[in-house]
Amino acid sequence: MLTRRKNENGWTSAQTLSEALPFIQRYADQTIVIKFGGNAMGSEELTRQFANDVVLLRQFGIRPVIVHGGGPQIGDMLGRLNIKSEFVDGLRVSDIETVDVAEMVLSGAINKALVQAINEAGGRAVGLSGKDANLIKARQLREDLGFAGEPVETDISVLNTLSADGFIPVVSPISAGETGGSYNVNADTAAGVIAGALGASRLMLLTDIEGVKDKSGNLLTNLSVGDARGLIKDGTASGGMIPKIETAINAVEAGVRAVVILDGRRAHGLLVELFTDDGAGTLLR
Ligand SMILES: Nc1ncnc2c1ncn2[C@@H]1O[C@H](COP(=O)(O)OP(=O)(O)O)[C@@H](O)[C@H]1O
Ligand SMILES: CC(=O)N[C@@H](CCC(=O)OP(=O)(O)O)C(=O)O
Repeated sequence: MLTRRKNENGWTSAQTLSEALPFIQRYADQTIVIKFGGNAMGSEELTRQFANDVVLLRQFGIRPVIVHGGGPQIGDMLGRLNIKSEFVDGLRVSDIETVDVAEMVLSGAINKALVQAINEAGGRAVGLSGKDANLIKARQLREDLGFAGEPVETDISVLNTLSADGFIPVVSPISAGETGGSYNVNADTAAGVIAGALGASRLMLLTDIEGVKDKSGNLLTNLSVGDARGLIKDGTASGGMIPKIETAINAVEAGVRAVVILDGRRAHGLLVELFTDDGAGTLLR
């Protein structure tokens, strides 16, 4: 038999919901691009909670577009195949074998797992990669990085079509070369160009740290574009944080209203950031 609990939790939840109304109204019909990093998708439970939150956004009339990474998962597969891998300035040096493995892992297993998780949560997710409908064309970024690509052209019409019909696009960053082949585009970079082209109101970069930290390890809650450039220049931001901050700067300059770098390992960070007065992570605008 169903029992009805009598305690204060229900009332607190109802108050939280009620206080969310102005935020829900603010974001209705807006596009929000969410980058789900390979580290953030560390466990099945986290992925399940992420999928639930995304479906909730869609239910509120927001248009979420998901771009996923999978760096650690590519690393695992390369290890199993005895292929050595290294990063320069946060980007994977990608020879032909590496880009093949990256495509298999990102556009295959990870993309479909995320699509399935969102659909199991009640959404209608559609998986695609930068190659589908010419979403992203890429070229070589630097000779020493091989097939690590930089986006040169985007066509976001497929995303608009899917979002308008209530679907949730889930994008792998692997992109088509201008003259054929595949390029391994960093997932932050892909999310940034997509957010810029869509004129998204928010770009949320979910990662494995609370946000951007200063030299002493304190969380920086607000950054201007100028501050962000300074962090790269003086070495405060290193490794994977470099493409993340560069992405954030480019997105703001392309017209995205704000970029948030937040912890994907903590459940419901997206909801805290969007629907409460308490921001999560670092806001850059
Ligand atoms: N100033 C900084 N603030 C926060 N993290 C930083 C900073 N500089 C470097 N990092 C590193 O960047 C990492 C996030 O980048 P990355 O590992 O590529 O994440 P993801 O896989 O989510 O894209 C953090 O875990 C941290 O080790
Ligand atoms: C060129 C480059 O570095 N590509 C990345 C693509 C995946 C990615 O960005 O995943 P995360 O967001 O989980 O780090 C890579 O090969 O790891």
